[in-house]
Amino acid sequence: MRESYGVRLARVVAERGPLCVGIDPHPGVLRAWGLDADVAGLERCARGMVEALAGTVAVLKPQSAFFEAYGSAGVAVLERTLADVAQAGALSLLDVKRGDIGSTMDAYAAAYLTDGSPLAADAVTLSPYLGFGSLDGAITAAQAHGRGVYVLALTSNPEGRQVQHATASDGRSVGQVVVDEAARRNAGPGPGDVGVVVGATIGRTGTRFDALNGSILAPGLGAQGATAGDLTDVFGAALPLVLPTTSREVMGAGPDPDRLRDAAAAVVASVTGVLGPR
Ligand SMILES: O=c1ccn([C@@H]2O[C@H](COP(=O)(O)O)[C@@H](O)[C@H]2O)c(=O)[nH]1
Repeated sequence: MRESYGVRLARVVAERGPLCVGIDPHPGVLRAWGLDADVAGLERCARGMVEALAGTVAVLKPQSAFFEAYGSAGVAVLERTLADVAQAGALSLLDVKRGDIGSTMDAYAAAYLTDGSPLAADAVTLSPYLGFGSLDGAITAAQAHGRGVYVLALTSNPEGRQVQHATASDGRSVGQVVVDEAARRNAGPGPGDVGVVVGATIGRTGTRFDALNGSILAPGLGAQGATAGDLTDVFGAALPLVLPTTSREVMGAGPDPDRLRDAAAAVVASVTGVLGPR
C-alpha cells in the first residue's frame, strides 16, 4: 500500500527542496518556446517541462485549464503529462479547483484521486465554497489511495478577498474557517493529507496555521509579484509547512532544459533562505 501523501511529500521536499513548479502552457509561453499554440505545441511544452524538471523538483503542478482548452486532445496530453511525472519521481499536483455537492464530488474523486484513472494525480486542488463538508468524500478517497488535496483558503488573486477575508458568523474569517476545517481532518500523528492554498501575495492577515499539520501551497511568487521575502509576513511561524509554487517564473526560462533547471534551482535557493532546510 502507498504511504500517505503527507509522508511522501515530506520525503521528496527533504530530498529536493521546498518547491512546486506549475506547468501552465499559456499560448504566449508556447510561442516564446518557439512552438505553435496547438496540441502538438502543448505536448512539447508540458512534457518538456516534466523531462527537464521531474528529476530534481519536488512537485509539478499542471494547470488543467490550459490542457482543457484544446478539448479531448488536450486532456489526453494532460494524461500523458501526469504519467510522465509519476515515472520520473516527482509528485504531481493537478490544479483543477473542483468543488461540488458530495455525490458529484465522488465522481471527481474517481477521476482525479483513484488508482487506475488516467487523470489520477498525487494531489489535487479543491474549492470549499459548497461547504467544506462537501469535500469529505474526496478527502476519504484521496487518503485511501495515498493521495492528498489542497483546499483553497486565501487565494493569491486580489478578487479573493471579497469572499475569503469576509467574516463568518462566529467572527473568524472565511479563510480561517477553511484552515481550521483542514486542521480537523489532519488531527493525529504524522503530517496530514489535507493541505490549504494561501497566496504569497496576501500580506499579514493574522490567519493562524498552528493546528494545521498539513502542507500550505503558496502561489504568487514571480509573475504575480510576491517574493521569497514576503513569505515571512504571510506565514510567520508556519513557514516550515509552506510549499511555494511558481509557474511563469520558471517556464520563462524554457525551452532549454538546463536553463529550466537553473531557474527552478534559483527559486529553491531563494525560498530555502527564508523557509530554512527541511
Ligand atoms: O490562489 C491561487 C491558486 C492557484 N493559482 C494557480 O497557480 C498558477 C500561478 O501561475 P504563475 O505563473 O506562477 O502566476 C496558476 O495556474 C494559477 O491558476 C494561483 O495563482 N493562485
